Amino acid sequence: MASKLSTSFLNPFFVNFNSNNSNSISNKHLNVSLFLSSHRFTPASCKMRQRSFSSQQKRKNLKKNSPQQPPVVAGSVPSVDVDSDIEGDGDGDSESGNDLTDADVSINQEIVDDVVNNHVAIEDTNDKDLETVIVPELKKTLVLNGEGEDQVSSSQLHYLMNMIRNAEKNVLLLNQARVQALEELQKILNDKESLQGEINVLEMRLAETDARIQVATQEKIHAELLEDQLQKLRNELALSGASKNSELEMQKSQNNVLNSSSIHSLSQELDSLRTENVSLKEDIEKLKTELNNVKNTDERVEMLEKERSLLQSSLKELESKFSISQEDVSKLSTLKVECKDLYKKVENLQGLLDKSTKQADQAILVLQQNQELRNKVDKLEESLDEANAYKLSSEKMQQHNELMQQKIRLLEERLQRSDEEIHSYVQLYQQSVKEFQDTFDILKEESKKRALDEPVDDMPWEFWSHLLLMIDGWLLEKNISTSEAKLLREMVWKRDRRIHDAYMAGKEKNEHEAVSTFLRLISSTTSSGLHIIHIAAEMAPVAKVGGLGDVVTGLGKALQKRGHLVEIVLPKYDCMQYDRVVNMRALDVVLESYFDGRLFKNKIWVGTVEGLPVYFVEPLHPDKFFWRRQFYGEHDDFKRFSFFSRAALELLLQAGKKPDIIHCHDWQTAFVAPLYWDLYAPKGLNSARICFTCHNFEYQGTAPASALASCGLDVQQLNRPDRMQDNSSHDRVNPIKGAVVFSNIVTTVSPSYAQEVRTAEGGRGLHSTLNFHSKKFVGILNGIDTDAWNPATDTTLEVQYNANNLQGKAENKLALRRHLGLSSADTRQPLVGCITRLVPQKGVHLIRHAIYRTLELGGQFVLLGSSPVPHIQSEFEGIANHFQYHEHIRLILKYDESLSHSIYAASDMFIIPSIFEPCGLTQVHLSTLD
Ligand SMILES: Nc1ncnc2c1ncn2[C@@H]1O[C@H](COP(=O)(O)OP(=O)(O)O)[C@@H](O)[C@H]1O
Repeated sequence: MASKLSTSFLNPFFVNFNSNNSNSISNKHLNVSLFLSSHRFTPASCKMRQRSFSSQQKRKNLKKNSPQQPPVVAGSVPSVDVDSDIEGDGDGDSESGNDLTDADVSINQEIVDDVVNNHVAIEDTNDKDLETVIVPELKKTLVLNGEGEDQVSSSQLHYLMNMIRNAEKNVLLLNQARVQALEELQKILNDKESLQGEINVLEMRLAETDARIQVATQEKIHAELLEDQLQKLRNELALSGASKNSELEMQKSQNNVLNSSSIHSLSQELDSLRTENVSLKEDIEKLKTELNNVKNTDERVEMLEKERSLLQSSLKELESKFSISQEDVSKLSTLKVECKDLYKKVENLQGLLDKSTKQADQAILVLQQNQELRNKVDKLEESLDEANAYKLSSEKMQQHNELMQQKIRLLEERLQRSDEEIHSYVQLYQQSVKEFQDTFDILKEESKKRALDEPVDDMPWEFWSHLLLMIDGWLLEKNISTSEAKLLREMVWKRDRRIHDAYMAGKEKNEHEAVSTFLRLISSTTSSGLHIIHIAAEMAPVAKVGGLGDVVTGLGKALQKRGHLVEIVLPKYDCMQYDRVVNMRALDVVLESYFDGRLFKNKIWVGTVEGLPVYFVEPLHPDKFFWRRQFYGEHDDFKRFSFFSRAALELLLQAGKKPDIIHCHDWQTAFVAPLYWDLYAPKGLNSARICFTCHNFEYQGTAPASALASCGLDVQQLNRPDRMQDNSSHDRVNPIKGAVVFSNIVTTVSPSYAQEVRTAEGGRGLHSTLNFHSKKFVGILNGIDTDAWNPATDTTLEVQYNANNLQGKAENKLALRRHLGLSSADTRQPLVGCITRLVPQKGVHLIRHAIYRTLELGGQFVLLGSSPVPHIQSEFEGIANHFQYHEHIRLILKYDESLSHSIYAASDMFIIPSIFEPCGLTQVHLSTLD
């Protein structure tokens, strides 16, 4: 039973809850052990208490209650601090078994009373009730733990604690029962002892009485013999009286004397015997009663003996239980140690449980959030599906609308422009008519005046001196500024007719009006426009590789139209389209510029391109930098363009130009920015602010840092992370980065591209630099030169056409087909066009695929493009050769500005499969054709 208990106690998950008896008894054992450990005593020295129950009755009660003793219920627990007992059981446990001493024994009567009272209270408790209260909860806990394996829940811990408490309380009760039993045993022994004494007295008295009875019996026999003798004597006496009367009388008298004396003595003796007999009889009666008493005593002794043997057996039983209890106590101590371990483990597990509960809570939260998100996603997907369906239709509508709107906008713009143009023509016409009229009037008046006055050249010096003094007076009186005075003086010196006429016109007016008239003369010579100089590697159409060329020309022309003085500085490439340069001539100057530690001569050419003044720099360097029959792709491009950048600035310095803006483009002229601030601003070319436009961050022109020294830049100063040092390779310099750092404003070719390049994926390593300089970085969408890209006015086309008359487009298509040797059999056969640089960015693999796919689908394909990448160029040359005489496919692998216009104008469809696109001028060109 005890071993069962210990197993159960060690592992709360294996408690045999179906056996109430074993559980109750085990708990009782535990209670006794615990009580002993708290209040040590020996049974022999217990102070016994007289109790109203008979020992037998108590034993019966004990027997009746013990097996079903329930665990102590809350409220019926004795006022023993169980927790403190548990905590303080260390040494006490070892002493609490068989080593109890007398000194330890004095039992606190109050405790005994409490125990007794509680014992009585506990007897009333219904075991079944307890089972229903405790067992189902524990069973529930067990089920939970069966799933959770070795995790202990807080409720299990709680039940474990309750079990321990119950066990300890039961031990206390068992202890109490044992004390009672010992008390009763002691009383029985005492009773037995006193009874034994009584028995001994009675036995002695019995022996005495026996002896007396023996004496009395002998005396009775003797008295009976005497009576017999007396009778005989009486009989003899009667016989001798009759016959021998005298003798006899004599004898009788003698005998009488004899007899009377003996009778007297006999009767005395008899009397005494009788009294003795009476007293003996009384004694015998007494003895009989005593004997009866003794018999009763014997029966009682017998009963006591029986009781004693019963008590002894129960004592043995109790002792065996006690020894079991002792074992239990020792086991309990080990159990306690194990229990402590268990507590620690339970605490750890509790900690883990708390953690895992928190994690589980979090996981549940996350799951809930996931679920919510899932639901949202589902809803979104649903609405997305709906939206997609809706979008498809609306997108088409939108695209159509957008196209329509674009067309409307373009038409409106064109309309506005043509209105403006017509208006300006009308104005010009009106103005010229008016001017003519005015001039005519003036001439008429002049002829009249001349008739009256002296001609200007004939005006006396006094007149001109008078004007000079008048101007100086206005200056001193602060009516005009120094510069205005200077300009007016110059006019006077030159005896300019206009100042003469102005004077004559205002002669009659007041001074204020006269000053205004004079100032109007010089206002036409002062301009509000800016002086902008582009230093670039491309300019359409003379030196164009891609969009950069278009922008330089288009932007230049647009700025020029707005009243700004725009000049372009270009390298003089041998492969330029010289026929597009108007009035090209070499200046009779030699411009020297620094490179590689010495000065190199440069020849400067001038000419106009698309109405813009252009300076062409021809370096007279032995490496013949721009005599390579191509614009880019040379091994020494870094050298070529760093040389050109410095030479261009030298030209501006030598020419004494004071530009407001120097605009440089892409990596090829990015050197201008650091060169300007480090070298040329200190030399006096300091009027300008630098604008740098990057048309494609794909091309950064990095080179070993030492290469920077050739153009005179300080490598040590510039090869720094905050200056020109390349962000990915620290021994290289990056011209684009240098321009971003050194320019006053940095632009790129569209707002969306400006956003893209500020990300790690799009910035090609420069995103951090651009983000650092974000305040001066802006994306401005490219425009195109609508004079050059307008099919209605484009003279390169076979036939001009516009959106209202697409017949011209068909004619251009026919002309192109003929020009390229393509079949014109089917006018409705779609012509797919593609004009591009053949570089990976433009999706060359998709272009290649499109050629074959177009053929498959029955279309015609025209490709105009060239590649700086040799293997791409040779691959497309292979395709071109393959389709050399094909009636539906033509590849023209060169740059041809004029042909590009024809292809844009003739194509029904266009393919632009760019992988990424900073702006995409091809797309913008196409927008003008719809
Ligand atoms: N082989 C070619 N011949 C004539 N023009 C070309 C040729 N290849 C490209 N172009 C022109 O170059 C410009 C390309 O500009 P864009 O589309 O912005 O691309 P990118 O500047 O990257 O080359 C367009 O005006 C296009 O018509």
